[in-house]
Amino acid sequence: MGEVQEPVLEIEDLSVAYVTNAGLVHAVSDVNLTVRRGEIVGLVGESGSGKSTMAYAIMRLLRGDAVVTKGRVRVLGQDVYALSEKELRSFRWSKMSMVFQSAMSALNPVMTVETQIIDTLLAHRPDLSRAQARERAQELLDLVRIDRKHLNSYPHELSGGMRQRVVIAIAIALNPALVIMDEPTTALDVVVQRSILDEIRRIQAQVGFAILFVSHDFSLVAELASRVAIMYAGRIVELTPSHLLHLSERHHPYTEGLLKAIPQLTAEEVTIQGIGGYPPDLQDLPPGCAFHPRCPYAMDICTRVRPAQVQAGEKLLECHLFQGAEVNTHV
Ligand SMILES: Nc1ncnc2c1ncn2[C@@H]1O[C@H](COP(=O)(O)OP(=O)(O)OP(=O)(O)O)[C@@H](O)[C@H]1O
Repeated sequence: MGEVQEPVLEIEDLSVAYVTNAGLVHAVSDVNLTVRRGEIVGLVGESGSGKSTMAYAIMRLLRGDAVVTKGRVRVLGQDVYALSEKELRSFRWSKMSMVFQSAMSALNPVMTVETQIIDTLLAHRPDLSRAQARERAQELLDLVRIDRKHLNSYPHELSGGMRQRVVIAIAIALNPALVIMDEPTTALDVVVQRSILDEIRRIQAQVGFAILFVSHDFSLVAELASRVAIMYAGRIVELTPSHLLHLSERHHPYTEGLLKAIPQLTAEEVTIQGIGGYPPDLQDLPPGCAFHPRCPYAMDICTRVRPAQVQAGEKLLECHLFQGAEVNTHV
């Protein structure tokens, strides 16, 4: 690895809850995470673990019923929650942007590709002439490898994969330092999914923005990202370099469960071992470690005391099995 790059995203002690009639749903709890310039970090976890809530919280796009109860989000050193609404509008897309799961809902069905890209550019860069914006729109289509003739196409005239490429082109139009991708390939079939991933990797290497890549697909994230954050019940229970993500390494028992759940192809059969039990109720989290009711290694202390974050080699973990490893003070 080369020199350490400056952080583009710093999440400190972030907690987010949804306010419901039945009480608070603790969707994200005490999250710490740093993403550095040009880095790809994956965020994985089962459905409902809080991944999307975290992504929206970073973008300050949470809906009205969600509140940041604690912590801070900084992008390029700027506290995202300290910006005025006006400042936020120009900060989004120019410094940080997001690729959503559904390209169809991200694109305007009654506007051509060219108009959508140009409008995004001009909304943030009023200094650009229309001709300059058009030129940039062409460059962006070249970058995502879509024929320029599609500048005049409407979203419904494009395939799902092409639409997602257009969404990526719009997300990177203003050269943001950070792009959050929330399940960007989930709606696509496996072959198209693969080509979009290759495309993301290629463009990222060429342009150099950092990516926080959110997905429930563990093997896909491990392949794309250099580090992976594993989320369970709103907490990052493990943060590990992806090259260490295999069963011969010691992991958080939840990570171990996810690794065992990846289909293993042997000569005779495909074996999958799921994780028993269900994720906890986020309104009524179990005491101690939230994973203890499902954990095959649970000890008495796990039912009572929430584990502190510890550093074990290159990994950060929240698990009593690793207590005694060096206590982490810096993420
Ligand atoms: N508006 C809401 N009101 C109450 N609870 C909510 C609301 N939106 C989400 N939640 C809850 O917050 C938790 C985290 O949801 P979130 O969508 O962030 O998880 P996720 O890991 O992204 O899941 P998925 O992969 O299914 O999108 C879930 O338990 C969900 O039920």
